[in-house]
Amino acid sequence: MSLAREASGFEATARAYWSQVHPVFMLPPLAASLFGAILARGVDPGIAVVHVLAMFVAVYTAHVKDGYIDFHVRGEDDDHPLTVAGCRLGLTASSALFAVCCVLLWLAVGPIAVALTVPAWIIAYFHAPQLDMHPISATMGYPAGIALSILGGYYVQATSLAPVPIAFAIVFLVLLSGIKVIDDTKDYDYDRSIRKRTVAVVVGPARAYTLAYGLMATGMAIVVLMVALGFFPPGALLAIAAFGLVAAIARRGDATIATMLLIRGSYVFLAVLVAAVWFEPLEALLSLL
Ligand SMILES: CC(C)=CCC/C(C)=C/CC/C(C)=C/COP(=O)(O)OP(=O)(O)O
Repeated sequence: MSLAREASGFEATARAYWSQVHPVFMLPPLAASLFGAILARGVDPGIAVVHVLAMFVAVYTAHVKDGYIDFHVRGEDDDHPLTVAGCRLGLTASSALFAVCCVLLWLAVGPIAVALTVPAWIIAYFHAPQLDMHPISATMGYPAGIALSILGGYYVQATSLAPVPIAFAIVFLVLLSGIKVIDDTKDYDYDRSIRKRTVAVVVGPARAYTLAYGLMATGMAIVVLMVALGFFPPGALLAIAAFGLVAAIARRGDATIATMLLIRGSYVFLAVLVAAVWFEPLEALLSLL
């Protein structure tokens, strides 16, 4: 039974499975889980690793299933490195590993930790062919996974939830939904030709752009509100400044350049938020005055 389409043998098979690791999409959920842990303070490294691994295999599951459906079932993609059997084995292995992580989280933390972790796999597994058929679930699936990574990463450390991680989860849900709308605008012609109902296909590229930047601005407004209410550290405003600068430049580019810039801008946004929560730089500065 061949698992890789191009060639057989251990090395070719390993390369085919490795090709389903997409760092641009897989690093953010891992960073989001760790961000949740940082928000909880007092990090247990073992539990953090189990939750990060669960998020990694959830996104891996999504990519293998999406590739399988798009190439082997729908015939939309030109190529895919895994055979049908290879996809099924990959899905079984990644889902089994996810289940092991859930058992460990149940034993180490409890059932609520699992209840906050399992939806990530559900969103991932059912992304294709179910959730990617509707503009809202196609847009919000990945951002919802990131939001769950923050909440789960926090919960497994703190064994409770609090307004701060919930607010950060909402900020990333809204912000990343905006970026995904721009990302889908880039594939407007192709998606329309295969009747894929992304937001851009449903409302048209111009309105999709307006909606996308509106969502990003809403995400930033929530951060300002949370700083004003004293829930987020004032340094979070620096994250808005950094992302706002990137978004302003992205607005001038086409959808491909804008997506590339905005994804990187969201990394910078997260990095500055981590620094703001961890070091509280503005508080340190103000205390010197
Ligand atoms: C933990 C976590 C973050 C979970 C979320 C998992 C999730 C829903 C990932 C989606 C990844 C994926 C296959 C994107 C392709 O989207 P597409 O259908 O727009 O792209 P396509 O045109 O290549 O099929």
